[in-house]
Amino acid sequence: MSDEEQGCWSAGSVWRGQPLLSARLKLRPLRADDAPRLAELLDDWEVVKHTAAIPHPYTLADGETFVAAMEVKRQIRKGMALAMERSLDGVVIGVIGFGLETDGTPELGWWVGREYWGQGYATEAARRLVRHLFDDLGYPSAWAAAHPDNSASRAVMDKLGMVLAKHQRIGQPARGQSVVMPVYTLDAEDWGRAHAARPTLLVAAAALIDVDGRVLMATRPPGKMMSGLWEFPGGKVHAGETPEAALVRELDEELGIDVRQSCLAPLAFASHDYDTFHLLMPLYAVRQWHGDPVAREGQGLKWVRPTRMGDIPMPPADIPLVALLRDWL
Ligand SMILES: Nc1nc2c([nH]c(=O)n2[C@@H]2O[C@H](COP(=O)(O)OP(=O)(O)OP(=O)(O)O)[C@@H](O)[C@H]2O)c(=O)[nH]1
Repeated sequence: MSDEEQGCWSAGSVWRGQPLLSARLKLRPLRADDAPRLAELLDDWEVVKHTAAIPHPYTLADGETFVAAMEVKRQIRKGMALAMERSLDGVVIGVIGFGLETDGTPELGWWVGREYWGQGYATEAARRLVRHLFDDLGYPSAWAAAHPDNSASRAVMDKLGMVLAKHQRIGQPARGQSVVMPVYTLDAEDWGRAHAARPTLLVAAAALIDVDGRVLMATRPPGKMMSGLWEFPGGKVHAGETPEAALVRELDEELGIDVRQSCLAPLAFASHDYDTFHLLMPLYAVRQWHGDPVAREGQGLKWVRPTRMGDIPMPPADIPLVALLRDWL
């Protein structure tokens, strides 16, 4: 039996092509078939004007050349470009990556297609990549430079906890010029201290199981983090509440069903490190309740066979629970 079948997992690494999951994104190495999408998103002066090496106008051939060059870099472990693929719909919205050219310290870089600005995607991707670079790959620091007019990138660096180290003249070969830019650095120890201060969130969730062995899944409502992804009904455990009492309350509030605490059978738990909190989520199996579940909070609802759960986009914390449910039901 493989490690994975026995419940073990290895950290893996982007060097080996392993994707990184964040709340809403899958970060995975660029592929040849991403080139048309890169050409679509990057043929936009507003997106590329502050970058150093992205040509303008940008053609399909530019996309193909870039993807091929980054694949060589990944193989010789000199750098990496990861597509930011939205888990909800598989749409590529931008690219994040790092290079090791200067002194072996990762230099971070990213861009996001204009349609997707202002939604926190760059910060989410950068947080996830930095965690991988420090926690899994063991780099002691990382750095990034931002064009002086690029306030959006500087805001991302601030949120990551990067600090201004110096100003340096940096070439922008695609613009035929060089610019004095602020250079920001992030120290792994400082980042580790800040990351360790994130809260642990206790959330109770239910796998409601019908007579056909299907499980009720609900979409996260619009406006909430990870909206549109399919999750198990449930919610945060309030101060002074037990997880069971919280779940009875949540199932009433969200679905209008009446469940007795004695009908909640502990089944499994998710323990997942989101970048801004650690989620601990007991999952209870529920086979008996009163009332028909109705979407009281604008969420979508559907009954899903455990064998089909892998086909619907879910929060990353829930993915390990799918295999457990499949084996158990
Ligand atoms: N209920 C539920 N929450 C989940 C699942 N997976 C998962 O990562 N979570 C996370 O656990 C937290 C649940 O909190 P919640 O549903 O009570 O709260 P919320 O974010 O909707 O906001 P709220 O404070 O307005 O209720 C969210 O951050 C949610 O993304 C799941 O399968 N079910």
